[in-house]
Amino acid sequence: MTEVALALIGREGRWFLQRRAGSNPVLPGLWEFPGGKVEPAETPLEALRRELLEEIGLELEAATALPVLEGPVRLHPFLVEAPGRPRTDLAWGWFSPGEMANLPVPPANESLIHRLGDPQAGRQNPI
Ligand SMILES: Nc1nc2c([nH]c(=O)n2[C@@H]2O[C@H](COP(=O)(O)OP(=O)(O)OP(=O)(O)O)[C@@H](O)[C@H]2O)c(=O)[nH]1
Repeated sequence: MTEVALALIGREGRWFLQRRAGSNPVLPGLWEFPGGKVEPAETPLEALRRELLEEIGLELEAATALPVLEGPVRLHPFLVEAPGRPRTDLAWGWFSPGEMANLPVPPANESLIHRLGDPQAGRQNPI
């Protein structure tokens, strides 16, 4: 089973998404949370730290694990604090859950986005 770590970075009720390249054979053009596959020697949290630096140049300061999502791949979402301006060559932005509902996203992200609309999201409690 492929394990994938995802960073949900929230600032003032909006969440960071980037758009996968149209040339990417996997999920081309979809808006996704930063993250990627967990390598065999890593924990999901270690993969998250590595992917955040690689993909958007941000240092992970704090992470709260959310419930794992089982699907074609196993997603490990984390609520993440990572200050600074993300740097990426991909299109990116900060979106409210309502705005995300109108973006093309990976099917597995739908339930995650739904939960981000909960007023508790972004606080210390797992959503
Ligand atoms: N990064 C990311 N991957 C997601 C999200 N939602 C989701 O289902 N996935 C799935 O998780 C997998 C992550 O793949 P990836 O291509 O981003 O991983 P990676 O950076 O390690 O890529 P690579 O090793 O293929 O270069 C894909 O199969 C993708 O379909 C999401 O929000 N962000």
